[in-house]
Amino acid sequence: MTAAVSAPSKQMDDSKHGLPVTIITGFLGSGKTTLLNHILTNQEGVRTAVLVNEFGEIGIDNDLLITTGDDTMVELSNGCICCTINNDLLEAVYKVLERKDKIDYLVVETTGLADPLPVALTFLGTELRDLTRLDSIVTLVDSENYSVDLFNSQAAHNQIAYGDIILLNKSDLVDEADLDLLEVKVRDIKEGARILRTTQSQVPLPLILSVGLFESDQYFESTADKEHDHAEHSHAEHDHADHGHGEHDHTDHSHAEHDHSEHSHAEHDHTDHSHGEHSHAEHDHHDHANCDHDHGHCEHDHEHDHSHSHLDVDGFTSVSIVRDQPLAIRKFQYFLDNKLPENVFRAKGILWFDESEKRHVFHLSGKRFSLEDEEWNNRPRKTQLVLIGQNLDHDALKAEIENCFCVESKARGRGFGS
Ligand SMILES: Nc1nc2c(ncn2[C@@H]2O[C@H](COP(=O)(O)OP(=O)(O)OP(=O)(O)O)[C@@H](O)[C@H]2O)c(=O)[nH]1
Repeated sequence: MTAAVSAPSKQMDDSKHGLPVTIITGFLGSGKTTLLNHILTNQEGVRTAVLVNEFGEIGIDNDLLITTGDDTMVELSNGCICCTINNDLLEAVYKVLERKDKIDYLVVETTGLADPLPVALTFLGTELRDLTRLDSIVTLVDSENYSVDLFNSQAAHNQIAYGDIILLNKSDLVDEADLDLLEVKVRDIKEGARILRTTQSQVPLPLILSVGLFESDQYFESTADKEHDHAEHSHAEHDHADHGHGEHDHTDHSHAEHDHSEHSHAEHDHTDHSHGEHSHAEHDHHDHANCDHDHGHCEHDHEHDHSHSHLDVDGFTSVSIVRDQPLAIRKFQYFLDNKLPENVFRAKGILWFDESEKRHVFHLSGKRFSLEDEEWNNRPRKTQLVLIGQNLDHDALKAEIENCFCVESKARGRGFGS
């Protein structure tokens, strides 16, 4: 089976020539960047370009991605990917296509709040159609933090509904029975998807890349249905609800098998600190002003929205802090344990602690946070932190974090005559 399942053979020929594209989607903190790193580390002999779109004003993923050679990654401007769809994404893809050193594969990571459909339509509904071949949409699911409540977000729903391959990631954090239940829920939304269980997004690459699972005609017709014919309407020729993804023969492409080496993540389960359960029940996703997810493209011109800092997608906004100053470790710990509002769903940062020589990569998803040590390796020391959640009190949150900064101890005592 190829991407052009029920399309004429000319398309099948075309599909062999276009740059293959995989879209990685999934809710906040589900493991998309981890998957990208896995791909970049293990894609032997395949030159992969990566486009990342981030929610939040500062680009942290940029620093968290393993770079394999210069210029591997073109970062999109931050913000809602719906808005960049007809401008930045298209432009970024062209930049990749125009490169002299030939790129073999393109991977696009959407923000955790993005609906993958408009991204897919960029490849299908523009002149990119002849230059690229959408191979598959891979959806990451955070098996621990997944909750039906997340589906108050249309984007979160569509991430699963449009996923060709769905990875139930973080399977190390839940037991088998919960994974079985989760799989049933996911299948309810997306019948026929290839569902795999992963830890640290470790999946054999041949299962997710160059698989030809994406069926483009399904999208054109479902979008056309919505835009031109809102009445109940069934296509005589294609039954799109029930397209069966058959098994694929992966013997003919050359992706390296993944590395099974153990990860040494310093994970901490902070279920006992003061975060309550997160509830997404309150917000009304039809009410958000930015994107019309139902139509698969941006209805508005958001030029202005990009510039103000509280971009709102499905009620989620972000607070970002960048400072050339260290945090006092105890104060930050106190903040995490006692002051972090429970409506912060996701945070990530590169942290400089006054007490430490290391560069600390900080992640929070749901109630769990982790802090990993790395070397600074000549990179300038600074503290970067993004927090994402619903109904955030931006000023209060900023003030709490500002409180955690201190004067660098090396700098202390340098003033006034010392
Ligand atoms: N325990 C556990 N942690 C994981 C797993 N996969 C990823 N993580 C951790 O989860 C956190 C979030 O992972 P990311 O890959 O940054 O998630 P993301 O989807 O890119 O996040 P956003 O960019 O915010 O949407 C990081 O601390 C990862 O190390 C897993 O399978 N098990």
